[in-house]
Amino acid sequence: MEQKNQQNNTFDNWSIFDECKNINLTDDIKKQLNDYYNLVVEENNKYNLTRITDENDFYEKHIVDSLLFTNVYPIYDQKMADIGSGAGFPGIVLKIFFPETKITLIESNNKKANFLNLAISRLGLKDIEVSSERAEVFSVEHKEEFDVVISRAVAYLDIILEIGVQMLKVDGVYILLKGPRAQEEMNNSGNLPTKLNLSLKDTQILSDTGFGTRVNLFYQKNGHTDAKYPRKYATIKKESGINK
Ligand SMILES: C[S@@+](CC[C@H](N)C(=O)[O-])C[C@H]1O[C@@H](n2cnc3c(N)ncnc32)[C@H](O)[C@@H]1O
Repeated sequence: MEQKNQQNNTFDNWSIFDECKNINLTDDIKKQLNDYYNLVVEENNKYNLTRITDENDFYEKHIVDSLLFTNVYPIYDQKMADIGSGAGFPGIVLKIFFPETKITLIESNNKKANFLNLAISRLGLKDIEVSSERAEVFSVEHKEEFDVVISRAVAYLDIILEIGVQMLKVDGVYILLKGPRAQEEMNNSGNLPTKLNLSLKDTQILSDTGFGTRVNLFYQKNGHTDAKYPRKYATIKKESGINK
Protein backbone atom coordinates (compact mmCIF):
# COMPACT_ATOMS: atom_id res chain seq x y z
CA MET A 1 0.00 0.00 0.00
CA GLU A 2 2.78 2.38 0.99
CA GLN A 3 4.51 1.76 -2.34
CA LYS A 4 1.30 2.23 -4.30
CA ASN A 5 0.61 5.62 -2.69
CA GLN A 6 4.18 6.59 -3.34
CA GLN A 7 3.78 5.77 -7.05
CA ASN A 8 0.50 7.67 -7.26
CA ASN A 9 2.02 10.71 -5.62
CA THR A 10 2.35 12.91 -8.70
CA PHE A 11 1.02 16.27 -7.56
CA ASP A 12 3.68 18.97 -7.55
CA ASN A 13 1.78 22.24 -7.92
CA TRP A 14 1.86 23.01 -4.19
CA SER A 15 2.18 26.77 -4.78
CA ILE A 16 -1.62 26.93 -5.23
CA PHE A 17 -1.78 26.68 -1.42
CA ASP A 18 0.14 29.97 -1.06
CA GLU A 19 -3.12 31.93 -1.01
CA CYS A 20 -4.21 30.07 2.14
CA LYS A 21 -2.54 32.19 4.80
CA ASN A 22 -3.31 30.28 7.99
CA ILE A 23 -2.25 26.75 7.07
CA ASN A 24 0.95 24.81 7.51
CA LEU A 25 1.54 22.51 4.52
CA THR A 26 3.82 19.81 5.99
CA ASP A 27 5.12 16.69 4.24
CA ASP A 28 2.74 14.57 6.34
CA ILE A 29 -0.21 16.66 5.16
CA LYS A 30 0.94 16.42 1.52
CA LYS A 31 0.99 12.64 1.86
CA GLN A 32 -2.47 12.57 3.45
CA LEU A 33 -3.83 14.76 0.65
CA ASN A 34 -2.38 12.43 -1.94
CA ASP A 35 -3.87 9.41 -0.17
CA TYR A 36 -7.23 11.19 -0.03
CA TYR A 37 -7.12 12.09 -3.73
CA ASN A 38 -6.20 8.51 -4.69
CA LEU A 39 -8.99 7.10 -2.53
CA VAL A 40 -11.63 9.42 -4.04
CA VAL A 41 -10.54 8.51 -7.57
CA GLU A 42 -10.38 4.77 -6.80
CA GLU A 43 -13.82 4.73 -5.15
CA ASN A 44 -15.54 7.34 -7.32
CA ASN A 45 -17.50 4.90 -9.50
CA LYS A 46 -18.77 2.97 -6.52
CA TYR A 47 -19.89 5.99 -4.46
CA ASN A 48 -20.57 8.61 -7.18
CA LEU A 49 -18.48 11.22 -5.36
CA THR A 50 -17.33 13.94 -7.76
CA ARG A 51 -17.03 14.91 -11.42
CA ILE A 52 -13.72 16.61 -10.68
CA THR A 53 -11.10 13.87 -10.97
CA ASP A 54 -8.23 15.64 -12.76
CA GLU A 55 -5.57 15.94 -10.07
CA ASN A 56 -4.87 19.68 -10.46
CA ASP A 57 -8.56 20.49 -10.58
CA PHE A 58 -9.22 18.34 -7.53
CA TYR A 59 -6.59 20.18 -5.49
CA GLU A 60 -7.70 23.61 -6.65
CA LYS A 61 -11.49 23.24 -6.78
CA HIS A 62 -11.99 20.95 -3.83
CA ILE A 63 -9.04 21.21 -1.46
CA VAL A 64 -7.90 24.85 -1.72
CA ASP A 65 -11.53 25.91 -2.08
CA SER A 66 -12.32 24.21 1.25
CA LEU A 67 -9.55 26.19 2.98
CA LEU A 68 -9.79 29.76 1.69
CA PHE A 69 -12.33 30.83 4.32
CA THR A 70 -9.68 30.21 7.01
CA ASN A 71 -7.97 33.43 5.85
CA VAL A 72 -10.92 35.28 7.41
CA TYR A 73 -11.89 32.85 10.16
CA PRO A 74 -8.89 30.91 11.55
CA ILE A 75 -9.49 27.37 12.75
CA TYR A 76 -7.99 26.01 15.97
CA ASP A 77 -9.68 23.50 18.29
CA GLN A 78 -13.33 24.43 17.75
CA LYS A 79 -16.09 21.85 17.65
CA MET A 80 -17.38 21.93 14.08
CA ALA A 81 -20.20 20.40 12.03
CA ASP A 82 -20.06 20.14 8.24
CA ILE A 83 -23.55 19.82 6.72
CA GLY A 84 -23.76 17.78 3.50
CA SER A 85 -20.09 16.80 3.33
CA GLY A 86 -20.43 14.70 0.18
CA ALA A 87 -16.94 13.31 -0.46
CA GLY A 88 -15.59 15.33 2.50
CA PHE A 89 -15.54 18.99 1.44
CA PRO A 90 -14.75 20.92 3.47
CA GLY A 91 -14.86 18.61 6.56
CA ILE A 92 -12.20 16.02 5.73
CA VAL A 93 -9.87 18.69 4.34
CA LEU A 94 -10.23 20.75 7.53
CA LYS A 95 -9.48 17.71 9.68
CA ILE A 96 -6.29 17.01 7.69
CA PHE A 97 -5.01 20.58 8.12
CA PHE A 98 -6.35 21.23 11.63
CA PRO A 99 -6.19 17.88 13.46
CA GLU A 100 -6.98 19.47 16.84
CA THR A 101 -10.49 20.39 15.62
CA LYS A 102 -13.42 18.08 16.50
CA ILE A 103 -15.56 17.55 13.43
CA THR A 104 -18.92 15.93 12.74
CA LEU A 105 -19.73 15.25 9.09
CA ILE A 106 -23.48 15.23 8.47
CA GLU A 107 -24.30 13.44 5.23
CA SER A 108 -27.77 12.01 4.68
CA ASN A 109 -26.85 9.96 1.61
CA ASN A 110 -25.91 6.55 3.06
CA LYS A 111 -23.49 5.69 0.29
CA LYS A 112 -21.56 8.92 0.75
CA ALA A 113 -21.65 8.53 4.53
CA ASN A 114 -20.09 5.08 4.05
CA PHE A 115 -17.36 6.61 1.90
CA LEU A 116 -16.67 9.25 4.57
CA ASN A 117 -16.22 6.48 7.17
CA LEU A 118 -13.89 4.66 4.77
CA ALA A 119 -11.84 7.82 4.22
CA ILE A 120 -11.59 8.47 7.98
CA SER A 121 -10.31 4.96 8.59
CA ARG A 122 -7.87 4.88 5.60
CA LEU A 123 -6.42 8.28 6.47
CA GLY A 124 -6.23 7.43 10.18
CA LEU A 125 -8.16 10.58 11.20
CA LYS A 126 -9.14 10.99 14.87
CA ASP A 127 -11.90 13.02 16.60
CA ILE A 128 -14.09 13.02 13.51
CA GLU A 129 -17.41 11.26 13.12
CA VAL A 130 -20.13 10.81 10.54
CA SER A 131 -23.89 11.14 10.99
CA SER A 132 -26.17 9.96 8.21
CA GLU A 133 -29.16 11.81 9.62
CA ARG A 134 -30.68 14.72 7.78
CA ALA A 135 -29.26 17.97 9.11
CA GLU A 136 -32.67 19.32 10.15
CA VAL A 137 -33.16 16.27 12.41
CA PHE A 138 -29.58 16.17 13.70
CA SER A 139 -29.72 19.89 14.47
CA VAL A 140 -32.62 19.57 16.91
CA GLU A 141 -31.12 16.49 18.57
CA HIS A 142 -27.77 18.28 19.08
CA LYS A 143 -29.01 21.70 20.10
CA GLU A 144 -26.29 24.34 20.61
CA GLU A 145 -23.42 21.82 20.65
CA PHE A 146 -21.19 23.33 17.95
CA ASP A 147 -18.92 26.39 17.88
CA VAL A 148 -18.90 26.42 14.10
CA VAL A 149 -21.32 25.06 11.50
CA ILE A 150 -20.10 25.06 7.92
CA SER A 151 -21.59 23.98 4.61
CA ARG A 152 -20.54 24.08 0.96
CA ALA A 153 -22.86 23.68 -2.03
CA VAL A 154 -25.76 22.02 -0.22
CA ALA A 155 -28.85 24.28 -0.34
CA TYR A 156 -30.14 27.79 -1.00
CA LEU A 157 -29.05 30.21 1.73
CA ASP A 158 -32.32 30.51 3.68
CA ILE A 159 -32.83 26.73 3.62
CA ILE A 160 -29.36 25.85 4.89
CA LEU A 161 -29.49 28.54 7.61
CA GLU A 162 -32.79 27.26 8.94
CA ILE A 163 -32.01 23.55 8.90
CA GLY A 164 -28.65 23.94 10.70
CA VAL A 165 -29.09 26.87 13.09
CA GLN A 166 -30.26 24.92 16.17
CA MET A 167 -27.03 22.92 16.46
CA LEU A 168 -24.98 26.15 16.65
CA LYS A 169 -24.01 27.57 20.07
CA VAL A 170 -24.95 31.15 20.94
CA ASP A 171 -22.01 33.32 19.75
CA GLY A 172 -21.06 30.53 17.33
CA VAL A 173 -20.37 31.15 13.64
CA TYR A 174 -22.27 29.72 10.67
CA ILE A 175 -20.06 29.65 7.56
CA LEU A 176 -21.53 29.22 4.09
CA LEU A 177 -19.17 28.61 1.18
CA LYS A 178 -21.15 30.06 -1.70
CA GLY A 179 -20.79 31.00 -5.35
CA PRO A 180 -21.43 34.21 -7.30
CA ARG A 181 -25.19 34.17 -6.58
CA ALA A 182 -24.68 34.66 -2.84
CA GLN A 183 -25.90 38.27 -2.94
CA GLU A 184 -29.09 37.25 -4.72
CA GLU A 185 -29.62 34.45 -2.16
CA MET A 186 -29.15 36.99 0.67
CA ASN A 187 -31.66 39.38 -0.90
CA ASN A 188 -34.18 36.57 -1.36
CA SER A 189 -33.75 35.38 2.23
CA GLY A 190 -35.50 38.53 3.50
CA ASN A 191 -35.47 38.80 7.28
CA LEU A 192 -35.25 35.06 7.97
CA PRO A 193 -31.65 35.32 9.33
CA THR A 194 -32.88 37.90 11.89
CA LYS A 195 -35.79 35.64 12.87
CA LEU A 196 -33.27 32.82 13.42
CA ASN A 197 -31.15 35.21 15.56
CA LEU A 198 -28.30 35.29 13.02
CA SER A 199 -26.51 38.36 11.72
CA LEU A 200 -24.02 38.65 8.88
CA LYS A 201 -20.66 39.40 10.43
CA ASP A 202 -18.29 39.09 7.47
CA THR A 203 -18.25 38.45 3.72
CA GLN A 204 -15.21 37.16 1.83
CA ILE A 205 -15.25 37.66 -1.93
CA LEU A 206 -12.61 35.81 -3.94
CA SER A 207 -12.69 36.49 -7.64
CA ASP A 208 -10.21 34.12 -9.23
CA THR A 209 -10.59 30.71 -7.60
CA GLY A 210 -10.82 27.54 -9.71
CA PHE A 211 -14.61 27.94 -9.52
CA GLY A 212 -14.64 31.57 -10.62
CA THR A 213 -16.11 33.90 -8.02
CA ARG A 214 -16.40 32.43 -4.52
CA VAL A 215 -18.37 34.24 -1.84
CA ASN A 216 -18.01 33.00 1.72
CA LEU A 217 -20.56 34.25 4.26
CA PHE A 218 -20.00 34.36 8.02
CA TYR A 219 -23.08 34.63 10.25
CA GLN A 220 -22.94 35.06 14.01
CA LYS A 221 -25.62 33.57 16.28
CA ASN A 222 -26.71 36.31 18.65
CA GLY A 223 -29.04 34.35 20.94
CA HIS A 224 -31.14 31.19 21.14
CA THR A 225 -33.23 30.38 18.08
CA ASP A 226 -36.97 29.98 18.62
CA ALA A 227 -37.89 26.28 18.95
CA LYS A 228 -40.38 26.62 16.08
CA TYR A 229 -37.34 26.44 13.75
CA PRO A 230 -36.63 24.44 11.71
CA ARG A 231 -40.16 24.26 10.35
CA LYS A 232 -41.27 21.19 8.37
CA TYR A 233 -38.92 20.71 5.42
CA ALA A 234 -41.77 21.00 2.91
CA THR A 235 -42.72 24.41 4.41
CA ILE A 236 -39.11 25.61 4.39
CA LYS A 237 -38.77 24.70 0.72
CA LYS A 238 -42.12 26.15 -0.27
CA GLU A 239 -41.38 29.50 1.39
CA SER A 240 -37.72 29.69 0.36
CA GLY A 241 -36.40 32.68 -1.57
CA ILE A 242 -35.27 30.18 -4.21
CA ASN A 243 -38.84 30.43 -5.57
CA LYS A 244 -38.72 34.22 -5.93
C1 LIG B 1 -23.79 19.03 -3.96
S1 LIG B 1 -23.27 18.00 -2.66
C2 LIG B 1 -21.94 18.94 -1.97
C3 LIG B 1 -20.99 18.08 -1.21
C4 LIG B 1 -19.80 18.84 -0.59
N1 LIG B 1 -20.21 19.73 0.48
C5 LIG B 1 -19.03 19.60 -1.64
O1 LIG B 1 -18.94 20.81 -1.55
O2 LIG B 1 -18.51 18.96 -2.56
C6 LIG B 1 -24.54 18.16 -1.44
C7 LIG B 1 -24.53 17.05 -0.40
O3 LIG B 1 -25.39 17.41 0.68
C8 LIG B 1 -26.12 16.26 1.09
N2 LIG B 1 -27.36 16.78 1.71
C9 LIG B 1 -28.34 17.48 1.07
N3 LIG B 1 -29.32 17.81 1.95
C10 LIG B 1 -28.94 17.33 3.17
C11 LIG B 1 -29.53 17.37 4.47
N4 LIG B 1 -30.69 17.95 4.68
N5 LIG B 1 -28.86 16.77 5.49
C12 LIG B 1 -27.67 16.16 5.26
N6 LIG B 1 -27.07 16.08 4.06
C13 LIG B 1 -27.69 16.67 3.02
C14 LIG B 1 -26.33 15.47 -0.19
O4 LIG B 1 -26.54 14.10 0.07
C15 LIG B 1 -25.02 15.73 -0.94
O5 LIG B 1 -24.06 14.73 -0.67
